[in-house]
Amino acid sequence: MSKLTTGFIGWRGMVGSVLMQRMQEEGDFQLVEPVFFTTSQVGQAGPDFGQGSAPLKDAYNLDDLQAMQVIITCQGGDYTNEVYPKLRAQGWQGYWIDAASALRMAEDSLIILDPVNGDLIQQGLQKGVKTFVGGNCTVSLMLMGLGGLFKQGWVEWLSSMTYQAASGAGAQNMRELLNQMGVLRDSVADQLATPSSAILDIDRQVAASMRAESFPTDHFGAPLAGSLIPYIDKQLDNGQSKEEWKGSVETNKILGLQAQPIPVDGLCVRIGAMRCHSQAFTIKLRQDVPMDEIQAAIAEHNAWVQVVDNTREASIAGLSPAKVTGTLNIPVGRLRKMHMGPEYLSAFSVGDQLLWGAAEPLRRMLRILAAH
Ligand SMILES: NC(=O)C1=CN([C@@H]2O[C@H](COP(=O)(O)OP(=O)(O)OC[C@H]3O[C@@H](n4cnc5c(N)ncnc54)[C@H](OP(=O)(O)O)[C@@H]3O)[C@@H](O)[C@H]2O)C=CC1
Ligand SMILES: N[C@@H](CC(=O)OP(=O)(O)O)C(=O)O
Repeated sequence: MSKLTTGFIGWRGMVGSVLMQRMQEEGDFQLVEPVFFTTSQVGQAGPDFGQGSAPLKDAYNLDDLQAMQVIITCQGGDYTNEVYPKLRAQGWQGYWIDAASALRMAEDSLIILDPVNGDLIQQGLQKGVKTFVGGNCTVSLMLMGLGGLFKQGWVEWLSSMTYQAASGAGAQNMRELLNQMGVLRDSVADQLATPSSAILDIDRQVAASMRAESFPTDHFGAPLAGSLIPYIDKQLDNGQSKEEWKGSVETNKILGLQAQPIPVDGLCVRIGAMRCHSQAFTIKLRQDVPMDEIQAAIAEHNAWVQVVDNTREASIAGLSPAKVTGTLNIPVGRLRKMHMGPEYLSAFSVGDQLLWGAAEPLRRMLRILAAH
C-alpha cells in the first residue's frame, strides 16, 4: 500500500498538537508521507515524527499544496476560507480534512464522526466526496454518548444544556481562566490563611476583584473563574447563539437526517473547566423504552461510551471533567425517566473536547482514506 502524501497545516496549535500526539500514539505516521506547512515560520525546521525533519513549507503556496494527496488543517476557518476555494478552483482533486467549521455545512462536504456515521463516510467516498470536516465539539461528544439512542430511532427530540470548557475558546483562554483563578485566590490570601476570618468578607472581596477593571478578561471579555458566560459564539437573528444552531444542523447532517431533521436545541454555556465539555440532556423518546434497553443501546454503540450508574457515588466519581480530561472515554450517566412521563429521559455526559471533540475524528479519517 503506497503512503498518502499528506500536508499538515496548524499542527503546532492546540488542536494540531493533540492531533500530532494521537497520531504518534496510534502509529498513524507510518501510513503517510508527511509534509509540514506553516503560515508564519517558512523555512524553519519542521517537526520529526520518526521520518526526519524537513524545512517548513508555506501554507499559502498553492503549488506546494497542489502536490498533496491529502491536506489536514487545524489552522482555523480564516485559513480555510482563504486557501480552499483557490486550491479547488485550480483543479486540486485531493482529500481535504478540516477541524474548522467553515466547510461543515457545504453541500459537497461530509461531517466526520466515523463511530456514528462510518456508513455515510464510506458511501461518500464511493460517490467521490473529497471534503471531510470534523464536527462541532459539543455535537460530536453528544453523538458519541447518545449515538445508540439515535441508531435505534428512539429520539423524537433532544434538548442539551452545555457546560463548555475554556479550551473551546482557545489556548489563550485556558491561560486566562487560570490567571483569573489566581487573581481571585491572591485577593483573599491573608483571610484564607486566617481560619477565623469571616466568609462574607472573603466573598465581598472576591466579588470586588472579579468586577475590577484590572481583572484579566482580554480573551473572554468577562469573568469566568467564580462565574460563567451564558453565550458561546456569534449571536444569530433567531435568538440562538451560533453554537446552539450548530447543535441542530450538524447533528442532523452527521446522522444523514437533513430531509427529516430531529429537533435539537438548548443553551450553550461556558464554565471554568479546562478541556472537557459536559452536557445535560432532556430527551423525548418516541415510545416508553425500558431503562435496561436504553442502557444497553447506549453502552453497545461504540467502544468509548460508558454507562455510569445513576447513584450519587458513581456519578460524582465517574462523570466529571476532572475524571475524563485527557482520555477518550465518554461516560453517560444520570439516566432516569423524568416526572414529565415515561418517554422523557434525562442524561448527563462528559467528554474531552480536544480529543473526540476535535482531533480524533480527523486522524481516524486519515486511516479510513489510507484503507480506501
Ligand atoms: N479550540 C478548539 O477547541 C477547537 C478548534 N477547532 C478549530 O481549530 C482551529 C485552531 O484552533 P486552536 O488549535 O485552538 O488554535 P491555536 O491558536 O492554538 O493555533 C492556531 C495556529 O496559530 C499559530 N501559532 C502562532 N503562535 C503559536 C504558538 N506560540 N504556539 C502554537 N501555535 C502558534 C500556528 O500556526 P503557524 O504554525 O502557521 O504559525 C497554529 O497552527 C480553530 O480556529 C477552529 O477552527 C475545532 C474544534 C475545536
Ligand atoms: N465553539 C466551541 C469550540 C469550537 O471550535 O467549535 P467549532 O469547531 O464549531 O468552531 C467552543 O467554544 O467550545
